[in-house]
Amino acid sequence: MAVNPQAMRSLLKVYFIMGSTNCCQNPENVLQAAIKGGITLFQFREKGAGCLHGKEKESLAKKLQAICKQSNIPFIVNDDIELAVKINADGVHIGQDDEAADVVRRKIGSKILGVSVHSMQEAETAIRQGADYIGIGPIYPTSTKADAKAVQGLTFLTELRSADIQIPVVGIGGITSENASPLIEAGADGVSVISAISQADSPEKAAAKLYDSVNRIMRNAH
Ligand SMILES: Cc1ncc(COP(=O)(O)OP(=O)(O)O)c(N)n1
Ligand SMILES: Cc1ncsc1CCOP(=O)(O)O
Ligand SMILES: [Mg+2]
Repeated sequence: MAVNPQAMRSLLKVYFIMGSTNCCQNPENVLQAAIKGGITLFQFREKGAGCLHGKEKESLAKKLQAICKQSNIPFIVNDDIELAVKINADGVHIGQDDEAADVVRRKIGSKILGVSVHSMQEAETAIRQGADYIGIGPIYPTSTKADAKAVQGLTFLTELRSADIQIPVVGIGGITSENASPLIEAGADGVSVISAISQADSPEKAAAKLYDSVNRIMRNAH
C-alpha cells in the first residue's frame, strides 16, 4: 500500500474510466466536462476494437493526463505499466489477467495500485501484494466490457465487508446515478463508470448527478 487509505477512499467516490472508443465526442472534451461535473479520479483505459496503439495511444494519454493535472485529478493507466511509468502517471489499474500485483508494485514504487478481484482469495492476495484499492464487479450487467465476468450484484461486496476487510473498494459495471445507492450502502467507497458519463448527452451533468447521489447516500449510510 502506498497511499493513505482515507485519502484513497475520497478519490474513489466518482471514478471515471474512459478511452477513445468509449466516446461519441472528442475524448478531451468529455474528460473536461466530467471534471467540471465533479469526478474524483480518472483511469485511461484504451482498449477494445478500434483502440489506439503506440505513439497515438501515448499522445492521447499525455493530453488527458495534462487535463487531469490542471484540476488535480489523479491520472491512472489501465493495464499498460510501461506507459504509466514512461509518462509518470499517478497510478495503474490491473486485473487478474494482467501482471501480478507484487511485480507491478515493484515497477511503480509509490504510485497508486488498483487491482480487480472477484473472490476473497483474490482480495487477500491483492492486499498482501500491495494494492491501494480493489475494484469489484460487474455489479450490474454491462455492455462495455465484452469479456466481463458474471454479474455478481452485491454478494461479494457484502461478504468482503462482513469479513471486516477494510481496504478501499470501488464497484464497477452498469452503474448509474439511479442504481448506485445499494452499492454504497453495502460498503463501497465509490463507483467507477464508463458509459454513464462517456455516453451521456451531457457528461458534465451525468458526472454531477453521480457525485451528488454518492455523497447523499454516504451521508445517510456511513
Ligand atoms: C476500477 C476498475 N475496476 C475494475 C476494472 C477491470 O479491470 P480488468 O479486470 O483488468 O479488466 P480491463 O479493464 O483491463 O478490461 C477496471 N479497469 N477498473
Ligand atoms: C472495465 C469493466 N470491468 C468490469 S465491468 C467493466 C465495464 C464498465 O463499464 P460501464 O460503466 O459502461 O458498465
Ligand atoms: Mg486489465
